[in-house]
Amino acid sequence: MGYRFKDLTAACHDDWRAYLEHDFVRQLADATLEQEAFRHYLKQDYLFLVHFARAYALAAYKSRSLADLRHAHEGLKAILDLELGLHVGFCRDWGIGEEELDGLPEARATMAYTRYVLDTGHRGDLLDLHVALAPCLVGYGEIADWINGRAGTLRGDANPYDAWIAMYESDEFQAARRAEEAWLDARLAEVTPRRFEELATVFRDATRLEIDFWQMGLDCAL
Ligand SMILES: Cc1ncc(CO)c(N)n1
Repeated sequence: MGYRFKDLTAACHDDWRAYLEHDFVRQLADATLEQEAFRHYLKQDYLFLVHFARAYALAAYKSRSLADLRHAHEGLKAILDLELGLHVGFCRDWGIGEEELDGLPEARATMAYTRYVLDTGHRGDLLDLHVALAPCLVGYGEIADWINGRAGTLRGDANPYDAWIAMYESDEFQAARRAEEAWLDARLAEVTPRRFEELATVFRDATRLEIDFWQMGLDCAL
């Protein structure tokens, strides 16, 4: 007992690294990613973020204490005000207008991941739901760190994807990531080994669906 967030990533170490260090991320960091792949990813990520915001709203609904309600509200605000706001702006910069966003077809990888998170939240309790959400918020924060720590990464005008990296390394996003990790650390400290195994399965499945999401971007798949 006495688990922490880090124990979830350690329990699916290979999948976690495959997610953080996916070819999509490497190519984005090196500025070798095809622009079509990035555009496809941006469109699907818009759909993803809408469902992700709904999942935080579900976390608010499932909260039993004021502290949990506030935490869910902070997560929802990070998605709605910070990420989605910037995202719509990125899409515009990449030639994808708001009407196009409204009528997008949803890729199977987007459906699989978002509906998995929502189903896990409906079926389980608040901790299941936050564990299913953790690869998103914590993962993208860690991806920004990984990108900045490697030798081949190009930043600034040399990289057309620089603004994307800047969003995930920003103080606001990193603060939301740390709040999520701290919340999970506090909850995981109290779970039994058997419950931890269940949660580790949810975390690994969500991580595998994140890997598929990157791959969908690279393949421009629907
Ligand atoms: C697929 C995916 N996972 C995580 C994030 C970060 O919130 C995102 N924008 N998209």
